Order: sequence, then structure tokens, then C-alpha cells
Amino acid sequence: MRIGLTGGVASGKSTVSGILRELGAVVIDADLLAREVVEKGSPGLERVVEAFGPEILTVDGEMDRAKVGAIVFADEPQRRVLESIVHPLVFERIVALEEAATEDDLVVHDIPLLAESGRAATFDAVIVVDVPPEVQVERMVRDRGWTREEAEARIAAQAGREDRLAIATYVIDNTGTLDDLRQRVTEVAEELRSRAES
Ligand SMILES: CC(C)(COP(=O)(O)OP(=O)(O)OC[C@H]1O[C@@H](n2cnc3c(N)ncnc32)[C@H](O)[C@@H]1O)[C@@H](O)C(=O)NCCC(=O)NCCS
Ligand SMILES: Nc1ncnc2c1ncn2[C@@H]1O[C@H](COP(=O)(O)OP(=O)(O)OP(=O)(O)O)[C@@H](O)[C@H]1O
Repeated sequence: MRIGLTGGVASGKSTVSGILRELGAVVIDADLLAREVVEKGSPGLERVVEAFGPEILTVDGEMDRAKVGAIVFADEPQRRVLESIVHPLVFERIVALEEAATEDDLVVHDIPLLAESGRAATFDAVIVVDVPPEVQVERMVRDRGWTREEAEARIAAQAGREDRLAIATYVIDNTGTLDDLRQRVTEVAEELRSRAES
């Protein structure tokens, strides 16, 4: 089964995918792939430098993620430019990783922008991790040291909560404790396994 996993920034997707991995799922993480395709010295990073200038590199030749984030989350056309470079490269890697998975695997695609992509219907089921925007902001400020403004800019760059909930087969409410989350994820994984068997 191919499962889409999504949720707003800092909703808890990585935490959920970590639990699913412990429960035996194969996880394909789009954020991780989006980092790999612009690694130091990669053709992807070369293209980002052509578009945004060498000032987005650190002294070590890595992409300065904070600098690029400050540019693209303040300016939608710039964000589209970055996405037009990164997304096709990520998609290529997703296809290659999927080919490596076996038929019995529960393959979970952690895709932050699944609602925006229009690809939700290509999955057998979609899990949406849901928290209200106040909780997203609180967790970004608490755990990432971002300002409230930075956190709000990232939320504003994404689909609204209702648009994400509209693509959900399963909603995972993550306003409770991490123990509550683990219990709900385990329930959803069991339902997915019984669907796969039927
Ligand atoms: C702008 C960048 C350099 C900022 O890096 P940073 O380390 O601060 O964030 P990171 O990559 O870990 O992403 C954290 C979260 O931000 C949100 N986010 C990232 N990119 C985007 C985007 N283009 N639009 C809306 N939200 C986004 C997602 O919720 C993601 O889970 C980076 O996010 C990036 O390269 N974005 C473009 C690629 C992309 O769209 N990735 C998202 C899924 S493929
Ligand atoms: N139920 C919870 N209670 C408290 N903190 C939580 C809970 N779930 C997740 N967190 C914390 O909130 C932060 C965001 O979670 P996580 O990194 O899993 O979100 P994400 O959706 O993957 O984020 P991103 O969109 O940036 O990839 C993390 O610091 C995580 O430890």
C-alpha cells in the first residue's frame, strides 16, 4: 500500500513517520530528499546558485538554509523559482525509492505539500496530521528558535487547514501528548494493515 502523510509545518509529520517506521513501514521523506538534491557540490545546488546568487552559500559551500528560507517565505515568486528547481529532482528520487520497495511494504510518503500538489488521489490512503495554527506557531518558536513572524510566514506559504483535511482518509489529531499520538498512530497503522489484507 502507498500511503500519503501530510500536515502543516511543525504539525508532527516527522514524529508520526518515526512511529510508523518503528511499526515496520518504509518511509520516504520528501523534506530529506529536498535536502539531498541541493547537497554541497550537487547540480541542484548549482542551479539554486544560478537563480539566487552565490550569496546564498555558506563559507563551506553549503546552501545557507536560513538565508534561503528568509528569501522564499517573504516572496512567493521566489519560492516558486526554488520549487521549480527542487521539486522535479525530489520527484525523480521518490520514483527510484518506490521502485526499490517490495509489494508487501507499507510505503509511507511524508510530503509536506501533498494538498498543494494535487496528487492526493494517487495514494491508497492519506493521513493528515492536524493541529491548529496556534499550536504550530508555539512548537516552531519553542523547538526551532524561530520568531513568531517566521513561523507565521511559513504557515502562510502552505494550504489552509481545511484544504488539507479535505484530502484526509485518516486524521491524526496531534494536540495531545506524545503518548496519545503514539496510540492513535498505532490504531491507524492497524487499520491500514487490515485494509491491505482485505
Ligand atoms: C526554503 C528551505 C531552504 C528552508 O529550509 P529549512 O531547513 O528552514 O526547512 P526544511 O526544509 O526543514 O522544511 C521544514 C518545513 O517547512 C515547510 N516548507 C518547506 N518548503 C516549503 C515550501 N516550498 N512551501 C511551503 N512550505 C514549505 C514544510 O512544512 C517543511 O516540512 C527549504 O525548506 C527548501 O528548500 N524548500 C523548497 C523545497 C520544498 O518545497 N520542500 C518541501 C517539500 S518537498
Ligand atoms: N504531541 C506533541 N506534543 C508536544 N510536542 C510535539 C508533539 N508532537 C510533535 N512535537 C514536537 O513538535 C515539533 C514539530 O514536530 P515534527 O518535527 O514531527 O513536525 P513536522 O510536521 O515534521 O515539521 P516540519 O513541517 O518542519 O517537517 C518537534 O519539535 C516535535 O518534537
